[in-house]
Amino acid sequence: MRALGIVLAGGNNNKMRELSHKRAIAAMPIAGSYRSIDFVLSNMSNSHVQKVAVFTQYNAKSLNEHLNSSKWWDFGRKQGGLFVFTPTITVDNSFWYRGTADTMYQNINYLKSSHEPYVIIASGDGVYKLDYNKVLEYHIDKKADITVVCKELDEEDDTSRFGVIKTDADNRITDFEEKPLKSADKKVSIGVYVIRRRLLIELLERSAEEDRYDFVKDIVIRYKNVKKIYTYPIETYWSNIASVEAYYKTNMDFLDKGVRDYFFKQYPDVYSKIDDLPPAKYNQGSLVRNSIISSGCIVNGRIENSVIFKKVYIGNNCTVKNSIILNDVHIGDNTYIENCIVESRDTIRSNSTYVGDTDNVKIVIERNERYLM
Ligand SMILES: Nc1ncnc2c1ncn2[C@@H]1O[C@H](COP(=O)(O)OP(=O)(O)O[C@H]2O[C@H](CO)[C@@H](O)[C@H](O)[C@H]2O)[C@@H](O)[C@H]1O
Repeated sequence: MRALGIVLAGGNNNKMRELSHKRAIAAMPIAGSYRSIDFVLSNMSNSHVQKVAVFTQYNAKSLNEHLNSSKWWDFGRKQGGLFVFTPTITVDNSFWYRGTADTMYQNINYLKSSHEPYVIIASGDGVYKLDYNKVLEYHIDKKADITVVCKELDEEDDTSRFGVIKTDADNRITDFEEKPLKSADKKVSIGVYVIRRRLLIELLERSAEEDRYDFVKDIVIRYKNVKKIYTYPIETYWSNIASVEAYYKTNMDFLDKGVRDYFFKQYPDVYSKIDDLPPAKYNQGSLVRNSIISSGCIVNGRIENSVIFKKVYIGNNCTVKNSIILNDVHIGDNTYIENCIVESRDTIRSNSTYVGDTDNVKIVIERNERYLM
């Protein structure tokens, strides 16, 4: 195989608020039965990248559980596989990962002992489909040193969470500003890079010698006028889920037929870890409109424009509207929930009301003891 995959999945940020207390962002549940990291791993698998390293750090317990077998994404080949690296303190190194470049530098032996000529670096918090082979072919055609995949956002979209890029007519990067507070330019990096393995090793070693730890600031931006850094533009669906608003919107996007069909009807498929769960059950009196209801759910009340994850119980005379209910939640009778994200494994007492705003979604975290249904 021509390329090795690296998935950066160890980051944390305060834009996820309490949702990141329980899990890494890459392990955030998406569209009823997926985790965010499933999208990048499916892209790797569908692009025939057979050897993939996932670098985890922050709050990795549920992410590691999710990555318990390479078979879910079909990486279990003799010549490849899924490798999960968490930071380790050794005699030579007493630090956690200090940034994305440092993460790769601390695992440089893995890069050095691999044979693939190219590396595809991607993050675990993007929801998109992409054939990385096409990016690799483009990278080779352009004789690029680094290729950055980018997308033109809409006029009204906020770019402050992203790297904003300017290019010349040939798509070569002329300017790259990381997370500007305001920008008139809308071309942003989606955080996917292609680079020759030997060049990556050289740049990581040089950065480490200079105590520089961030791949974007200390490599892509620092070398933008010295190395040939190109963009590969995409026009298809892409969303980075790493803020509460983006997470909510991404899940709601899956209620749209076009988005749903794009991910789940059109080739290639998106893969995930399979749970053995019974089908959802709708009891007498339940009413469901435009919603995703996952396996193992039992519905008694009304659900509208919502995404309900696995093993959720919705009591009698409840209303759940424009909301996301994460897995294993028990909602007691006569409860009203609108514009909310209910944290997993929660128990909502009967007769409760939770209402958020469309542009300020409420995160519901109760720690009530589970009472008998
Ligand atoms: N110590 C660590 N160990 C392992 N993994 C770690 C890590 N620190 C961060 N990561 C992971 O690496 C990826 C990049 O994280 P960063 O925090 O560096 O940038 P961010 O995702 O905000 O923006 C980036 O992605 C957006 C697109 O989403 C671009 O626009 C922007 O230019 C780019 O910097 C994320 O998936 C994160 O989880």
